[in-house]
Amino acid sequence: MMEPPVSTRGLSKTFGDTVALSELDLDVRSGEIFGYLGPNGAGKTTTLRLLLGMLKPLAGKARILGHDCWREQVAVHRLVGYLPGDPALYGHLTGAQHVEYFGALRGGERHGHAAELAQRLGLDLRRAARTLSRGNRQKLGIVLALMSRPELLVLDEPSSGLDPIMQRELHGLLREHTARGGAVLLSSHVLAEVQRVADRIGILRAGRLIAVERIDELRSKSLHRVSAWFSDEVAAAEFAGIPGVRQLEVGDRWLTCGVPRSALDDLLKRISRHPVMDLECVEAGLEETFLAYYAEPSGAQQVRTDAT
Ligand SMILES: Nc1ncnc2c1ncn2[C@@H]1O[C@H](COP(=O)(O)OP(=O)(O)OP(=O)(O)O)[C@@H](O)[C@H]1O
Repeated sequence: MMEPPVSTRGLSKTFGDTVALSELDLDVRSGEIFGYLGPNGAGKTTTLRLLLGMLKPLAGKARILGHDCWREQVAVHRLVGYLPGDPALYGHLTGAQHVEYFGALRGGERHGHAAELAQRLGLDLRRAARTLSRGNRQKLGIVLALMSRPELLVLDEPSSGLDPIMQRELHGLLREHTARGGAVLLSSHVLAEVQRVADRIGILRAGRLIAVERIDELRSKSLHRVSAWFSDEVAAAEFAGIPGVRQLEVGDRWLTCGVPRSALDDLLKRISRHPVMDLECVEAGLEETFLAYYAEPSGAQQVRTDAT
């Protein structure tokens, strides 16, 4: 089988006593957008910097498009479109001059696509970088990362500073990229945003990859939040032991819980043994579903490290 565009095994990094990344095994495949999620300080940027050869790993291996990220970092830089968290721009240069400069660094005629990208993102390439707003600086960073049509895009929080319309435009560009067979590794701390564009997500917490999941699988596990109010008293024991039911709370005349679709029928049958005064059933967002599965340490039993 061909090696995936991004492949790491046992990749680890420390800064003094801080373990920034611990034994990361990660594959990002051709044709997919992989959302790399984690709270602030989880180790996302450290991972991306290791992949770009900007940091030396303490242990383990990282390969991109067949090259060792640390030993062959020049080759890796030529092949990857990288958007750092805070794009390094030259204040006095215009967008067009950045395109020329970075295009030349990447080997000449590899930026024909830039004007079209700028137009789609609504960015004026004639303006000096120092006069650009935060969102427009981000757009210029995106143009520079995508303009050479690299096979792999590595994007650190690409939507930050973009309004919802521009986020959608960016997602469209990323979809076009994967439709051509390209791959995307995209870091973010916001699941709600990543779920709109990613095919798979990986969750990093305190330097450890605790879960990898296909978005559609996560959706199929999606919880419903059920609340019921009764006109007589109910007992908690009547609702205990339904597989998959979470956060069950039962009062004298009410109950509330999170329920996967598979357990809805069982729960509703038990509820209907009592006179029901009111019932509410709403599908929880992925964020809530996700937290229910992975937030507590006990969620570790559910963790899959290689969703297929
Ligand atoms: N150059 C450095 N020197 C010392 N510690 C560092 C350095 N870079 C990162 N760290 C530490 O490593 C850990 C992981 O940081 P990292 O920046 O990779 O997290 P992150 O997931 O990208 O967070 P954020 O979303 O805030 O950017 C943190 O505890 C951070 O303080």
